[in-house]
Amino acid sequence: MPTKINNLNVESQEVLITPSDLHKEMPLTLAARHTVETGRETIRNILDRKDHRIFVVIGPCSIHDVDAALDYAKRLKRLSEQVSDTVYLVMRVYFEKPRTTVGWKGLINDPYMDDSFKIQDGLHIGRKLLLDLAEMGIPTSTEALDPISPQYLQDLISWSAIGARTTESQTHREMASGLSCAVGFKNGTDGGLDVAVNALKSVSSPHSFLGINGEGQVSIIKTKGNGYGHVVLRGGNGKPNYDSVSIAQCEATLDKAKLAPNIMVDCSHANSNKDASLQPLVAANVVNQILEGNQSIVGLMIESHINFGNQNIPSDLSQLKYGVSVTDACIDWQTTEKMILDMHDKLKDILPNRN
Ligand SMILES: O=C[C@H](O)[C@H](O)COP(=O)(O)O
Ligand SMILES: C=C(OP(=O)(O)O)C(=O)O
Repeated sequence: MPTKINNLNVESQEVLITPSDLHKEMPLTLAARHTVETGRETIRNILDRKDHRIFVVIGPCSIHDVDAALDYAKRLKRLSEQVSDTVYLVMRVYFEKPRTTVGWKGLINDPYMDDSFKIQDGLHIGRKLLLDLAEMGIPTSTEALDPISPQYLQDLISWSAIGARTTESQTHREMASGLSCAVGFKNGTDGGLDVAVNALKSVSSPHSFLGINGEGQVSIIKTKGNGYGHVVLRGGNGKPNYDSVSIAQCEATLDKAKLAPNIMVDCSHANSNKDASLQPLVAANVVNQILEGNQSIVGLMIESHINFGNQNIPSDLSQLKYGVSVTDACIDWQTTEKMILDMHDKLKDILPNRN
């Protein structure tokens, strides 16, 4: 009897609903389609300088509680209306978390946060939330981490990130080259910009790679290349990179590589030394750079939730604190509102005359 040669480390396999069946169960409504089309177009126009505003990707580090996400979204919608002439708000709806080692990998992977890994439920819950948000008129963003999940969810997304841990990955560059929205590439976790610049060169090119189609069949995916890649500065190696010198260095690097001078600053992660309460200071610094004539900063990212901080996932989930992140710490709603209103007040006169 020959010994087993395959799947030695695989415990089980389970066939999932196909992307097209999930779409049939939860189709894109007209109102949702309008939100996504408007969201994507607005961001493209900001990157092309046809729209004078800046866009701000803002919201929880990760979504674990759909009710809290909807509560946050209602607040964001009201705030959005107050600042929409200057700042275009895009909600962070992050379902897939890249972990430095191990940990909860997000709502799609483990929606009940109990290691039951009900991915089929995660896809349903995630799509339903994205649909509800799109119907409310809220443009959404996510981290495109898993190369299969875009088939299920990306029709509802207006902006995507490729994270610091995957910017150098060919798989993620290939995937991003086929995404229908603009994509921000983070600098590496060590603060290095080269990986993001190389990613931008790669993502704008056509690629052919293995993927799945709507019917779930393994397919050769041929992409045309995505012309709307840009860099996201998030700091690294214990050092921030949002200061005017780092921004000037980034501009020079983009110029040398003949890439569009489009920079987003992530106010969180290493740019705030992982201290969420420092995010308003980072944002204020970036806003001042724009006031002083910077032309390349087109967007910001902010990790914000209803309540401040973060919490470990308790074994008894009834102990979870409402509206508090279970991944990175976030600023609370009051601080969020003040930060965005301040940004609006400072930028409202200058942005229309920026370029
Ligand atoms: O933004 C989220 C986190 O910084 C990222 O997922 C890494 O988290 P970890 O270092 O806690 O695993
Ligand atoms: C994981 C994230 O960021 P980074 O890739 O910069 O660590 C994030 O924005 O959720």
